[in-house]
Order: sequence, then C-alpha cells, then structure tokens
Amino acid sequence: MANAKANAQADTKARTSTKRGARWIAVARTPVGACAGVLLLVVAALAILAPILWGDKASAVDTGAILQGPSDTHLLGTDSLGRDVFYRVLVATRLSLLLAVTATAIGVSLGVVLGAAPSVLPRRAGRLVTAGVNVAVAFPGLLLALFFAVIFGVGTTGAVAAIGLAMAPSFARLTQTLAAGVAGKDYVAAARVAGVGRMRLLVRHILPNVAEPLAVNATIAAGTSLLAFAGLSFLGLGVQAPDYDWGRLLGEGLDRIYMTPGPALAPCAAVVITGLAFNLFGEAAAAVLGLRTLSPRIGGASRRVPPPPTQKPDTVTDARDGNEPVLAVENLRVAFPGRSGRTTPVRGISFSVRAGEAVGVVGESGSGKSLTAMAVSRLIESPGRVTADRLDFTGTPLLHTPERELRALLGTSLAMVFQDPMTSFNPVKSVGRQLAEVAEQHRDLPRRAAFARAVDRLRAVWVPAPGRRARQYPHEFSGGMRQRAMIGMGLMGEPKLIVADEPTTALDVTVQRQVLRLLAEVRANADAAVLLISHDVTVIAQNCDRVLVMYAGRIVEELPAEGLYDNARHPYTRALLAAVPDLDTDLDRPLATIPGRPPTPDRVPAGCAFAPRCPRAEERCRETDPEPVTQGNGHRVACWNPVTITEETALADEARAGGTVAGGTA
Ligand SMILES: Nc1ncnc2c1ncn2[C@@H]1O[C@H](COP(=O)(O)OP(=O)(O)OP(=O)(O)O)[C@@H](O)[C@H]1O
Repeated sequence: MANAKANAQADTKARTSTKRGARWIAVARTPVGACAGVLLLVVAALAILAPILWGDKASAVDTGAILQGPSDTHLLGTDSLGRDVFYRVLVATRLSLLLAVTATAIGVSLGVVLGAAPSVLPRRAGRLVTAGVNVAVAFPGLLLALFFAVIFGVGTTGAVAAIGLAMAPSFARLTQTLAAGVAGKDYVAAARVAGVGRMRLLVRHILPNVAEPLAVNATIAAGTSLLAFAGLSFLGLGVQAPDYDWGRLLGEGLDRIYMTPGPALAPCAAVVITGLAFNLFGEAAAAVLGLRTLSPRIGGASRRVPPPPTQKPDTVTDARDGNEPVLAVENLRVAFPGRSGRTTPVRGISFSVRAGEAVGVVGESGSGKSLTAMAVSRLIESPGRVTADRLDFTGTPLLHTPERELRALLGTSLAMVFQDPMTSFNPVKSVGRQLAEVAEQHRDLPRRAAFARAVDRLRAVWVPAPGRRARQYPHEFSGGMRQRAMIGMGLMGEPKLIVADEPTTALDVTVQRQVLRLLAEVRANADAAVLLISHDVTVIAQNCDRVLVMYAGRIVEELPAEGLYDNARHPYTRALLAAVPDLDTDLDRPLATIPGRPPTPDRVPAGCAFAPRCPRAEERCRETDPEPVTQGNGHRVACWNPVTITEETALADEARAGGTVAGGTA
C-alpha cells in the first residue's frame, strides 16, 4: 500500500517535471535554440575534455618554435614560449567557462537575496534595500565590474567577485519585479490568509515560481559575464599567469595581430561564439516560455488632480443587536497612491456579519467589492492603505494586532475562496501539501499527520479519491474541484468566516451550483459565516441572508435577501434587479442595461456617485452624498429620493425589463 502511494507520488512528480522538461525541449527544437544548444554542448564538452586530452600539449614550452605563424604542426602558430596557441585556446575553455558561470552564480544568488529581502524585511529596511538596488542599477554593469575589480585587486578571485557583484543589482531588480508579480497571485494570498509566514511564503511559494525566468536570464547573463571576464583578463585585471583564459590569450596575441592574426582572433572568436550561444539560447527560451528578459524600466510623469470629495462614513445599524458579530466593520476606507494623486476606491463603508450568517456583496465591476474582501482578510499591502474606525474579526481589532498574532488568528479562523481556481493554488506544489501547510503552521502537526488531515478535509469537500488527489498538482484538478479544494483549505482550521470572492464566476452553471451548495453545507456544519461577493444579484439573492449593494466604493443599500426584489428602494439596486433577465423577459426587446458607466475611483463626482446615471436625481443628489437611512428590519438606504415600493413600481420595473433601466418611479 505504502509502495503504491510512493509510486503514485513519484509518478505525479515525474509528470510535472516531464511537463517542465517538455517546455525546455520545445526551446531546443526552435532553430535558434537548437543551434545555440548544440554550441553550448560542444563548449561544455570541450571544457571537460580539452584539459585532459591536450593539457600537456598546451603548456609544453618549445624555445625552438617561438612566435611562429600557422603551420601543419601548430595550426594557429605558437606564443612567446613556443606553446601551441590552438591547444591553449581549447584548454582555456574550462577556466573561461568556469569563471563566467561562477561569477553569474554569485550575481544571481546575491541578486535573488537582495531582490527578495524587501518581502521579508520590515518596511523601512526593505525600502532601503530597494533604494540601494535602484541606485546600483543606474550604473553601467561593466563600469561597476571595473570599479569592484580595482577595489578587490588584480587576480582571478577579485575579478569573479567584481563581475558577480556588478551583476547582482539587475538580478535584484528582476527578482523584485517577478516576485511582485507572483505576490499578487491568489495562491500567495491564500497562503497569507492561511497564516504562512513571510519567509516561508517567499521560499515555498514565490521563489519556486520565479525560478524559470531567473534561469533564462541567468543563461543570458552567463554570456555577458564571459565577455566581461575576457575584458578584465585582457586588461590584465583578471586571470594571471601561469593560468590563462580566452581574455588573457587575446591580450597575448594582440601585439602581433597584423603579422599573425590567428592567436588573437581565435580566443576572440571563442568568446564571441560562446557568449552568443548563451545569449541566443536564453533568448530562445524566453520567447518559447513567454518570459521577459532584463530590461530597463521607464517611469511615468505624474499629474495631480484634486482629491475626490470627502464623505461621511455610513454607520452600522445592526451590528450590535445582542451577540457580537464575527466581523464588524465601521468606516472602512481603502486608498492607493495613483499617478494622479491618492484614490480611495472604498470610501468609508460599514457592515457586520454574524456567526453562521451569509452576507452577499453585489455591485458592478469596480465598485470595491474585492478590495473590501481583501481589506477584511488583511491582504492589502503597502502602498495600499486601509483605515477604519473599527475592523474587528471575532472581537480582535485587525488593524492593531501584531502580524504574528494576526497570522495565527486568520490562519485558523478565516478562509478565502478566490475567483479564478486556476491561480488559487501554487502550481509547483501538490494540493495536499498546500493544505497540509496550514496544519503544520497552526496546529504544529508533523508532516505526515498534517497531510492525513489534508486528505480528510478534501474528503469533507467531496473531492473523489482524496488520498490520490491530495498527491496531485493543481493542474490535474478540474476548476470546480480546485474551488472545492480551496474551501477544503479553509476547513484545515476552524473557520469562523469564509470570504468567497466571485467563487463561481469562472465555472460552468452545474459546477457553480455544486460549489455554492458546498459553501452552504460548510456554513451549516461549521457554523461559519460567509461573505459572498458577486456581480450576479441572483446568486446573492439565492444564497445569502443579507445583501450589501455597493456602488463606487460605498454601500448604497443593505437589506434582507428575502423579499429583495420587492423591497429594494435604491434606484441602483432596482436597476440591477431589473437588468436580470428571467423566463418572463420579452426576448424580442433588447436586454435591460443601466445607462452610463460607474465612475473610476479618481473621478467620483460630488454628491451621490450614482446621480449622473439616475433618472430620479435632483439638484440635491448632485451636491451632497446622502447618508444611509434606516428603514427598519435591517434595511438601510443611502438615497435622497428612494423608490417607494408599490404594486405599480414592481409592474413598471417588469415592463421596463427588456429596455433601458434606471431606477424606478415613485
Ligand atoms: N492595487 C490597486 N491600486 C489602485 N487601484 C486599485 C487597486 N486594486 C483595485 N483598484 C481599483 O479599485 C476599484 C475597485 O476594485 P475592486 O477590485 O474592489 O472592484 P470589484 O467591485 O471587485 O470589481 P470586479 O467585480 O471587477 O472584481 C477599481 O476601480 C480598481 O481599479
């Protein structure tokens, strides 16, 4: 049995590495990749074999054959001690290659450390490192290498260190850029919500996913480093006699290049061909794998626009009705520095979620739903800024709790399900291991026990053959199964709140239902609250107890999901509801839409943000943003001129479904 498991695991790993291997084989199959690959193989073979086969011939001094030209005995002639230049060029391959690769390894390692440091260091120290890297990147690499070579002194060691150090800043910048790209992925957010520490996050989740582009860029850099080394040795700052590399041979042959060009041109050609092979192979790999190579960044000029009008926060009206809510949010704001000044996509919202309750957040794209979810999960990183009068999760103020404590709390009590099941898991780790990581981190379970719990949790979310599936990688799961596994990851702890951000958008209708049913089941069994985000008001109406309607970073209406269609009073909510086609919709007429577009966060108009699209808008709406007014029964509306619900209203809405909808009639 154990053997079978081990075999299955080995099989899965082999398949994943085969997939990666196949990508590199695809690189070698391109014409450029093939030529460069063959060249590199030849150079590598020479580096290994030449000193063994021809080492003696290359260093044999013959005072009777000094400075000879090409002949049958000496293909490229001899040097000032009568040594055969041809064999010396071949033998020099090993040292030249070794030094270039060592310098590249130093540069890449140091660059990765410097590039990753800001992710793990405290913010100030991280910024200092980034500033240092930015300054170093501004210097030309060769100039830096010369500078360090002079500091470290003449010799091979000094030259290796100089070239390695000179290379480090560009790799640090590349690592920072790549890591920033990966850090925004859902699976990193999931690991963070699961309470995985910064160091572990970096080593386990970020670096393995940037390894491929780093490897490609390192290949290209090896060519540059070869050239730089030849330059230093040529100038007499690199390899010293009796050792010799191509740069040194070039220096020795240059004095008589006009009489006997061979001794100078041969090492020169070796440097160019090998350097080119490295570069071309790296470029071919970058093209096939769709990766970017090192390139300078261009900064944009900033334009200032006046800040958006400040608005009073809405207030929680039902958060303190006896039992303490799982989540209590008051005056939550999320702001970002933008090219045209600071923008505030979430502008002072308040709501609460009680144990076992499902609260839905609905609104058009860009209304601030995801940012609200991320702020609640503490996933918004600098330079984003989250402020709130109150942001309490199970009674703990999230904004004022030390990071370590926060990780432990969120890791066990908060689960997050993301929109895109493709990006929710780290592609280079098995699903089971990713689930197990939560238990290892927070329950101090040993590896094996943590994995067993992962299998158990996968079973709980109806993943078939959980033992086998746990050993598989995310790409071997279907979209729906991945979402279920994500919910399973939340169940590794004891979730009090599941934040599901558009969990079914990327799934087909049948799978959507399964995932929503599973969420409801988990909610019932674990008494967990759910904050369900969707742009689909029907999904929210069918799966939630309460609905929050967001528009331009504000909650414009909050009401019970039951009777949503009859009771909604904000013109925006009514327009959203009327835009949903149903079986009675007249298919001969165009589908209902809301005219205009929601404002972007940097262009929120004064007054009510919906006023420019609202046919009920009056002067007051364009001047002052309305405060939410409680209607009773947990219903509040922020509107100066809310729809009065009558039978005629409902009929008018129905009649309009099929044409353009904007609010209702009084
Ligand atoms: N990191 C960021 N920096 C600056 N602005 C941002 C950032 N993230 C989001 N925004 C902006 O904040 C606004 C709200 O974004 P959010 O993702 O919360 O919208 P949403 O309602 O979830 O939309 P969708 O349904 O399309 O996901 C958008 O205009 C978006 O461009």
